[in-house]
Amino acid sequence: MRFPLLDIEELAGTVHIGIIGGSGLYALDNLAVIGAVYPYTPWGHPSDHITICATASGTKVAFLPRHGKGHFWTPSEVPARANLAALKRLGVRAILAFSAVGSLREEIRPGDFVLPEQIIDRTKGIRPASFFDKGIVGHVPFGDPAGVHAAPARRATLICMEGPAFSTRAESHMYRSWGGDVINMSVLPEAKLAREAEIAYQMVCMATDYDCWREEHEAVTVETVVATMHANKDNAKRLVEAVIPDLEVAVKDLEAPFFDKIRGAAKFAVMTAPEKVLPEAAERVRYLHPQYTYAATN
Ligand SMILES: CSC[C@H]1O[C@H](OP(=O)(O)O)[C@H](O)[C@@H]1O
Ligand SMILES: Nc1ncnc2[nH]cnc12
Repeated sequence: MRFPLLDIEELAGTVHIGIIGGSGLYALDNLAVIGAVYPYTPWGHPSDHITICATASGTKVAFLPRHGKGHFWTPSEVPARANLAALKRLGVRAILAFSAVGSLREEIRPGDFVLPEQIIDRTKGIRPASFFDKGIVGHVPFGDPAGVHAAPARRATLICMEGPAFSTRAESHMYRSWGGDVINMSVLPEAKLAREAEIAYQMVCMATDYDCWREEHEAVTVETVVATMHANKDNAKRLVEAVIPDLEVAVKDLEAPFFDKIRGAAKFAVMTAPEKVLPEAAERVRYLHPQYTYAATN
């Protein structure tokens, strides 16, 4: 079902919470829907229409299915820059991003949720991974990719592989030896772009399988992932309902400690001398950060 199409510029700056749905989570039907946006950003259109919902207390929440509703973008093709740019333009300050992941640890069982704090990049350099390019050079800090520390717990590391084929058993063993706890194909460049957009970002990993490191078991298949995700998606929706009240409070004040890791990340990232920033590059980045002056001609 399609909802009334709204103009992103009329909503700009008013939607502070963003939810990205992954494999198996293509709608958030437990929130009231106001309408949808499908903007053309300097990086093209997002994966699909972004649904604008309202919580019980009236806070607006943006929901975007990463692979499109119907799952038509491969993990390598997801237009991540357009996705993050559109969410930023709406005013999103914090994102909860859901993902179906393989477990690399016995104790992380299919059905478990994991909030990873670290990422190891095994993508192959074929995904555009920055807003700063073609006439403007910028490097944001990314030592703490989750941005906000979760409650004290064992710190989980997420491996992001290119795909689309799943890993070999040798790779799966190697990732375990590197300290990987869970694996997907989606957290990058999404998490890096969120940092460049100065949006707090936390991926919620939903374990669907044990990948292929358990020699005596069958290797992961899409069937296994879909079956577990199907059973899991109501838990994902319940989690959104449970955290929204805290998120509503957290996103109110950009000066609060919640935003310490990301505040000013893009302001101080740019290396290019103002007179050398290409006007078209400055114009693109202005869509995200109208308050920063990167170019001499701004
Ligand atoms: C369907 S199995 C592989 C696929 O599932 C995950 O997608 P998402 O992170 O969007 O839930 C994984 O990253 C792969 O893209
Ligand atoms: N085993 C796996 N490897 C990569 N991505 C996944 N998504 C779900 N399970 C996965």
